[in-house]
Amino acid sequence: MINSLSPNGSICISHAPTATIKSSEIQMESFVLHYPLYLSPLRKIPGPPVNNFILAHFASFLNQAVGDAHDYLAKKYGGIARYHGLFNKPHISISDPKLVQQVLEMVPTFVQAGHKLRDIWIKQIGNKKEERITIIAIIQKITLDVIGLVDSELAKAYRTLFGVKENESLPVYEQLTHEELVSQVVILLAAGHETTSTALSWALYFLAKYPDIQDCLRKEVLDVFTDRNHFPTIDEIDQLKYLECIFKETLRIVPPVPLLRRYNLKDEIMNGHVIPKGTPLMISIYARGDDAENFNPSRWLDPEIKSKISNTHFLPFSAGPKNCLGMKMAHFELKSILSVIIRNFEFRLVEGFTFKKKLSGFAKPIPGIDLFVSKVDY
Ligand code: HEM
Repeated sequence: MINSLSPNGSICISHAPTATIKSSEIQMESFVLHYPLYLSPLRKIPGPPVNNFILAHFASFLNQAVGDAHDYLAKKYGGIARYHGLFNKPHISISDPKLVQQVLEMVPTFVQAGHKLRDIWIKQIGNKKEERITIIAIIQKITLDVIGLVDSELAKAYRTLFGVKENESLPVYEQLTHEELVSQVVILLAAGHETTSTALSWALYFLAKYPDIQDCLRKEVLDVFTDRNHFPTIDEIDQLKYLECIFKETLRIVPPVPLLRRYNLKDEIMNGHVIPKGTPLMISIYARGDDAENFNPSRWLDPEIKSKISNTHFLPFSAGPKNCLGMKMAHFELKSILSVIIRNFEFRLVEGFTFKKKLSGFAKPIPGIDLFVSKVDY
């Protein structure tokens, strides 16, 4: 077994008679240690030479503070640099802002989903001028797909929170049962895709209902999306201020989760009334007020209105310690998909088509929303 180093850094094998070491074992160890330097595709990325196969760069600059070590790599080797950790394992240090975005951003996943939806509708429309499409069915599949695509991250987070080993290491009375673990996954799936598909469907409905607003949004998007295959970055999505207004206005008028429920853990006095412990306390977050039903995205640009908005006035993601965990994801998912879709299609109401808002659970349109969809040919 490999367990020590000779003074010159080469590998010594000890504590085992030479005769008992299989040559395949030596070959394997040699392969593991040499692969990163001579065969791995990462070997071409610039980085400092390795002089010690076991400690690798822990024998040199990795002994410094983390910030200093990575600063050294960035200055000497640029925005992407290779270094080696224990047992010669290659690591990549990333400091190029574009690459940082590529690693940390979920936006490409959402844009990809937008492109997928676009391709499906382009196929459906074919050579026709326009096509009547029931939009929510496919949008639901796309948002479920997104959960699947970001699943690796979610799954990691999930495993960290509820991982079987971690769960098993807890005292029995604190462990989650198998059913509880399964229900957490179901909550995550439902919370993560029913909400976004509902919001996206309502946004398209409002844009079809108000063609001027739709044109205005498309004009803003076209300034950034130079061609139909444009793959926007997070900064470009952030730049679209009218899109942000449409996102907020849709959630204001039709919050996908319209009712919040809490139970008081002890008797409370509210406005002079005694509320016994355990009473269901329901908070409706539907918009209220004179102008509440009007779809007017520009209101979000009014500085006076903006200054009055607080967590208790605009609650589509709730507030407090149990608020929505996926708020940021939903924000970029909706805006990415909507920008791709509005860049590529025009939407028009189907005269005489009616639907209802579901009264309980998620505020879905029932039986769905049919719209006329046509391609944007520029
Ligand atoms: C437009 C999209 C979305 C809206 C409007 C929304 C809204 C909400 C609301 C109102 C709550 C309830 C909080 C409370 O009871 O106080 C909630 C909880 C939650 N949301 Fe979202 N959400 C959205 C998207 C997402 C996404 C994309 C994910 C994750 C991928 C997600 C994950 C969760 C989770 C895990 C909870 C906590 C559930 C629980 O503790 O029971 N949500 N969301």
